[in-house]
Amino acid sequence: MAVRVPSRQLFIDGEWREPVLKNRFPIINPATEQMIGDIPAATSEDVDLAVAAARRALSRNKGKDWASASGAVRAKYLRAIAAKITERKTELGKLEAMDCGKPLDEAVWDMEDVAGCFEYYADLAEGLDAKQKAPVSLPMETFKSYVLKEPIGVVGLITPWNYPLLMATWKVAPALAAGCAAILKPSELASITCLELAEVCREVGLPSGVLNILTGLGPEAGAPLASHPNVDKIAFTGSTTTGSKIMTAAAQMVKPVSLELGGKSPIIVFEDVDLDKAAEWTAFGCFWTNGQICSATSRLIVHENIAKEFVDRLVKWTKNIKISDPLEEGCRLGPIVSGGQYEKVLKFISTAKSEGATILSGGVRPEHLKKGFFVEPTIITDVTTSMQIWREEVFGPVLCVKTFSTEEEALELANDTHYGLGAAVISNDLERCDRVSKELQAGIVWINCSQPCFCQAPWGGNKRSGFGRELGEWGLENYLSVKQVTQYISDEPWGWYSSPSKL
Ligand SMILES: NC(=O)c1ccc[n+]([C@@H]2O[C@H](COP(=O)([O-])OP(=O)(O)OC[C@H]3O[C@@H](n4cnc5c(N)ncnc54)[C@H](O)[C@@H]3O)[C@@H](O)[C@H]2O)c1
Ligand SMILES: NCCCC=O
Ligand code: NA
Repeated sequence: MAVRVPSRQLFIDGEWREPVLKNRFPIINPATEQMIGDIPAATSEDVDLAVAAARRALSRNKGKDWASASGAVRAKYLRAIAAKITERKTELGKLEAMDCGKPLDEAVWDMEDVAGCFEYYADLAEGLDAKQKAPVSLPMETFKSYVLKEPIGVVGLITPWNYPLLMATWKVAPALAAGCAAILKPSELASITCLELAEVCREVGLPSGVLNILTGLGPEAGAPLASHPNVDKIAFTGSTTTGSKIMTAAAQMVKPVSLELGGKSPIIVFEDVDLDKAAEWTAFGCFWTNGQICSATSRLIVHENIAKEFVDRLVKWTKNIKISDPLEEGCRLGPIVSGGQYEKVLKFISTAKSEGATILSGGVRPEHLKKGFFVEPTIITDVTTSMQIWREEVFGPVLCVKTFSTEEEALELANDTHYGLGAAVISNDLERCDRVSKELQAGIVWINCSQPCFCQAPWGGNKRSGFGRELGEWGLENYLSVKQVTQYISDEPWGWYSSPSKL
């Protein structure tokens, strides 16, 4: 059953505030195409207010309330947020499913991951205290040196719509653990649960200004954040095109950025596999989250000796996927997030066809669903490496297939991309899996699976998939600045210049 979408304002300085220009825009449920509420539209005026609030939060009580409080103090808030998310996980899961179209079971799983991620960074915040003043060994006995890890400052966090609250959490949790103050700008296509995070922060009494949440459009709310002179760092997840704009804006102030961008990730299936196990992982790798995963393994590279049988089996698996309103029990594939994205996905499919590829399965709206932005899981064969469908990220439930005969050829096909986010290899020969993992040009490699993701392990890409790593201890380092403190400990004068007292 659907739930009511709360009506919220922007979250600035610990309170709900109407946007300065008072604009709002509608929220559309992609399964029904109905308006289910609206969200406030922030502009640069609101960004200025939020940045000022964040700066005040950092310096309040000379930083002792947040930035230079012990990690243990900050951890208490992170744990309280995790507990509230857990308490509300079913309701939040429903809101997420209604906003971005992901199946409810996935959305609730995301909420568990959100709570787990806040808990994890609470642990790391506590651990940070013990890591302060780590000594650096020097080659001169007359000096000693240590390292302080300090929050970078005010950070701007700009996130996409495919995992609305989870992608925000991957940034908010480590930023707060590090002692930063943040401004989160979620995607205009799915912001509901991020506004609920604001309510959770209010309820747990997070000090005002530590986390500010501004919903709004990219150019109107995201761009002024990226170029703001008082924002010390931008962490961005989204498309490669927007990532490049953000990097350009940040470069003007030599502002550090971390970028988690798009992908066109391969999955290599060798001939020694259990066909059904491999087919299920291949389907999951590309059709989970309605195919809207940055790391979706959307290029299947399968050994020619099993290709026909494997693809037939895969088609059978996809025909068994329940496509429905995300809130219906057992749903495993919901709609594309918006009308605009839906049109883009269909255009990719029609271009593939016009370039000579075969739409083997899917490629259309399921017959039983008359409303909503639904596309059947789509498998495309007869693909060449110059086709758009092989080269560009679709961000929808579309898999393209090529065959190979040797390991070298498989790797060449896998690495034939400007992207470098994920990659998967499926084989019973674990030595081969290790060898192939080393050769794959990607930040994440899955062996005998595709997509499982743990907040303890690093996440991020190479090439045009971006740089920097989120999650794990790497995620915390994103928000820390390293300061060396070096002390002269000899009683002797330095003795470089002739002392005037000896004249
Ligand atoms: N690597 C990862 O971990 C990861 C995870 C999820 C999604 N993605 C990528 O995200 C993309 C899909 O998400 P999307 O459509 O929301 O991406 P997008 O780039 O359109 O938008 C992402 C965010 O950037 C904002 N934005 C847009 N223009 C901006 C500008 N000029 N300045 C500042 N902010 C701006 C948007 O409002 C949104 O909040 C896909 O390419 C996908 O691969 C990557
Ligand atoms: N499982 C989380 C994947 C995030 C990228 O889209
Ligand atoms: Na939406």
